[in-house]
Amino acid sequence: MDKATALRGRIIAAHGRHYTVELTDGSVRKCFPRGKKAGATVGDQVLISPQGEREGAIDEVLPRRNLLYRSDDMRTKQFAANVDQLLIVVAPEPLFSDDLLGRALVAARSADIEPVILLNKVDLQDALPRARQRLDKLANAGIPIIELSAYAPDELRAILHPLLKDRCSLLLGQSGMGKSTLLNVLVPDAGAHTQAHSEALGAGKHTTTSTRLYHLPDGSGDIIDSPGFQAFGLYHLNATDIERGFPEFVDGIAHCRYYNCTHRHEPGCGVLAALERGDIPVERHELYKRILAENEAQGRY
Ligand SMILES: Nc1nc2c(ncn2[C@@H]2O[C@H](COP(=O)(O)OP(=O)(O)OP(=O)(O)O)[C@@H](O)[C@H]2O)c(=O)[nH]1
Ligand SMILES: [Zn+2]
Repeated sequence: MDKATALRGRIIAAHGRHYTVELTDGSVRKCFPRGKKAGATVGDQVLISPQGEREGAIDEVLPRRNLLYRSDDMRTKQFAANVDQLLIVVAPEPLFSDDLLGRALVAARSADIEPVILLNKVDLQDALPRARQRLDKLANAGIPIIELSAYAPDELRAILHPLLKDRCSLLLGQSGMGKSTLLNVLVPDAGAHTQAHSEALGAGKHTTTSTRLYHLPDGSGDIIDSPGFQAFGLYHLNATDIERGFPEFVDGIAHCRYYNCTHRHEPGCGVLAALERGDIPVERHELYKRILAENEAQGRY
């Protein structure tokens, strides 16, 4: 690489084999990773060698602050790098999956990214109590939950503005939660980008097909949108990472008799004692055991 001509930029979209890189002067280029080097992701800071007027080669991915990803079976899927917070969109109708939400929270904590849950569609009054009830246990574990409706755009912007300001937020959600609707309120021209891109790929009009970073209109923050998901494997995490995903276990863990307690059947386990007392919700402990068992079945440790 010729350092003299190398330009610095940030990856703002991933399209499979190539990336869109925004340079520090605000211009964008279509860039290809050099050689077989793969693994660059949206949010990455990169050095590129310009090629012609509009293209470039990615020479180097600069060290990341963090990286959020999931792993389903043997495949890993990177969501984004260098993010300040993870916004997980859930809804009462269709009712979000407890399991998927719990997994996203584990992934966030293991990557040192602060999660915030956005409960969308609060206008659906009848379905709302059940969703709130499902979220109670997470609120008790100290995870922030914000209620909103993408159908009340002014209110939505007012609620989210302080949260999004000067930060890079990654937006994640199971399909159907209203993530695209919400994004279109925050970034009014997002739909146009998404649609043009989807059509170019021959995909459905309203399907989010790739991960993309948008600047908020008033220049007060960035938001990364990623495709909706139906699965959230965490095969890349070890037992300690998984345990960290359950903040409500912390007090119990301090009382475990064995330093390498897995909190499933060990005598003198503080987590099981807390579970017994009702201080830890059964579903959360079940999820913990499920993730651990999946990883053990994969022979990860
Ligand atoms: N009642 C109500 N419906 C909403 C709200 N936000 C979105 N919806 C509806 O929920 C449905 C799903 O919204 P989308 O924005 O397409 O959902 P998504 O999460 O992006 O789903 P994928 O595109 O599959 O990833 C649509 O019919 C929206 O109109 C809301 O605040 N209230
Ligand atoms: Zn224990």
